[in-house]
Amino acid sequence: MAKHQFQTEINQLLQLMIHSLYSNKEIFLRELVSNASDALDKLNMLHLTDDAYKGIAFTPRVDIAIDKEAKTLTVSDTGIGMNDEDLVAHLGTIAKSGTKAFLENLSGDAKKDSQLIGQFGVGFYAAFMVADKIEVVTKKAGEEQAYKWISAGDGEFDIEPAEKEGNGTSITLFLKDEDEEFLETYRIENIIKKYSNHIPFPIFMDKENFIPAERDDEGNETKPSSTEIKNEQINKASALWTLSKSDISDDEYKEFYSSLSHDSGEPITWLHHKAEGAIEYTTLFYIPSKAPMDLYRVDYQPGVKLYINRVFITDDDKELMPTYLRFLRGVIDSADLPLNVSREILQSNPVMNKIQNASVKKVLSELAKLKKKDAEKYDAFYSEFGNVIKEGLYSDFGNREKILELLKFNTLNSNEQTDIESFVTKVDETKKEIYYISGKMSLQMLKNSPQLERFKAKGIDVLILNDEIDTIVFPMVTEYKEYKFVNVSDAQFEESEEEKKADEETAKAFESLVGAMTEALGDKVSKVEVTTDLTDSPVCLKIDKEDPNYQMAQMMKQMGGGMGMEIPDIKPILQINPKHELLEKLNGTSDVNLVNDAAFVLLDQAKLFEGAELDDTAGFIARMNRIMSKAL
Ligand SMILES: Nc1ncnc2c1ncn2[C@@H]1O[C@H](COP(=O)(O)OP(=O)(O)OP(=O)(O)O)[C@@H](O)[C@H]1O
Repeated sequence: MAKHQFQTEINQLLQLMIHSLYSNKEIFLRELVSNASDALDKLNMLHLTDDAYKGIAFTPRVDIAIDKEAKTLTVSDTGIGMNDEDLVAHLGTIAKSGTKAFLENLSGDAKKDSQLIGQFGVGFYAAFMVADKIEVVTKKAGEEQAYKWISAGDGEFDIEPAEKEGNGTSITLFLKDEDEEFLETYRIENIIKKYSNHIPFPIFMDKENFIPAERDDEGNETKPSSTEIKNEQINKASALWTLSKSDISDDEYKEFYSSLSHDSGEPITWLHHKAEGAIEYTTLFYIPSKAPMDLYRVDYQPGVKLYINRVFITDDDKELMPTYLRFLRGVIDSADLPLNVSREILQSNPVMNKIQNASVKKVLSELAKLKKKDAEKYDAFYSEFGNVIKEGLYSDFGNREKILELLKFNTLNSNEQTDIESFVTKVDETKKEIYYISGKMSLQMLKNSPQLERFKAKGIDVLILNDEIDTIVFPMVTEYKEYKFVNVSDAQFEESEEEKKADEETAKAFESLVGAMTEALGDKVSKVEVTTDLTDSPVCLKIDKEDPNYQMAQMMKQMGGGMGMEIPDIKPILQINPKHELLEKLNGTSDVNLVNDAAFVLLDQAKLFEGAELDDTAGFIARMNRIMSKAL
């Protein structure tokens, strides 16, 4: 017998289970049956596609056996099975990033953690909620030796050689005294019907049928009542997505979702679509109500399973759906793909590409419908996944317009969010420009940016994009229909001849102040210039897009961060507002030291407005204090 230690994370998970954080213990059975179904799926595929498995009989079934005396519940399958190495790898360590992310998120607060765990599938280990010992006897398809895995969930497990007829896995739970309810057939049957009715394989169980007493005409008992034990199939075993929509109740859709996603919450909505015509396929997609733990991890677990004519092919292919739709859970099934597809072939397979493209369009159009029809549900979806959808703006050029239409925008002139379709109804039809400002800071702070003052003065509305992802994707969005996206700092408004003349005169009047400030600031700025764009603020910063350093930095960012080279420092232009009292006064002073101090303080305040940090806080304070003492 070989003793093994569980990986630390598993011990953590087990502790959580055993202390019964789960309010919903019965889901352990869903997890075991779903593993059995996965094991049958895997063997089914190999059986059909790999010559080495052709000789193995495939009689897919799951059996549940109850032994009331021994207080055991056994779930067996005729699936792929495991050898000793698999047992150590799969029932001793956690490979899935989602599980790790889940464990990292635990707070130690039992109540919060139990809510977290409710959103999350914990797989096989859930069985330790109801069992104080588990025995797994398993034989891998195509191998001779069977193995037994035993653990009391106390940090270690044993593996020893065992005897077993046929391939597959048999998992026996030695139930805790307080969990004897799971020895009742009706209870088990109900749980199976609730969560596993639509796994595509039959589940059998011995059922006790009550046979009433037989009586003669006078009512005398001729044969006493009895119970008959019959082994019966207790689930429908019809892959849910193959049924027609009208035959599926909402509850059945939700239950299938929970068996597919292991999420104990309900989906926000689902889209079930059967395409008929040149290519036939069925898709059933769910939108979860909570983002999966690993949504923002590179090694996230994709949630869409591919079936070819009901034969499971993969649940681990990130290319099945674009990454910006990675929150979807569901199934794609088509009879028009070759069964023995390899992953590489799959990606370049024209049928698969058509299914993918059509599925993406379908999901986007269903989301658009939801947005129009059910604002509450759409808001729930958007607050969880809105930022993920935005990733599609740079990764899915073909659907950019549709993705833009799904987004909700804050705008300068309103406290309510709007969408792009209504926003463009208000833009100047002669210019057809959509102005936006982006920056990772609070909404209010961005709305207060000096860059927006000329828009405020003219009453022009602007999209306020204050999420981090906005600053990455929107510079790449150039248009929506016939409208152009224009960053506020690049917006240009026509001036009349008189206005131009007046501007020139003002610039002249400020020439010497501009010269003095430029000299004071030295290489902190690329230049100081007079602007007529500001109304309330004395100064603001502008980036010169023609600056070679700026262009270099953009190029390096696009190439993925500069590859070890230092990204060049971009010096901003400091714009000053000649109509502001402060600048007017500064223009009239002959106090060189004051101009010097004011130049730095003004530059720093412009930086603060941009949400940037000051390079020299002590210097800033010293200068402020000098200016204040002069004023007192
Ligand atoms: N009945 C079984 N037959 C064959 N392998 C199994 C069986 N049950 C579990 N396994 C193996 O053990 C692994 C771990 O199972 P576990 O339920 O913990 O996680 P999972 O099934 O990968 O994830 P999840 O349950 O969240 O989908 C499985 O991925 C599978 O490789």
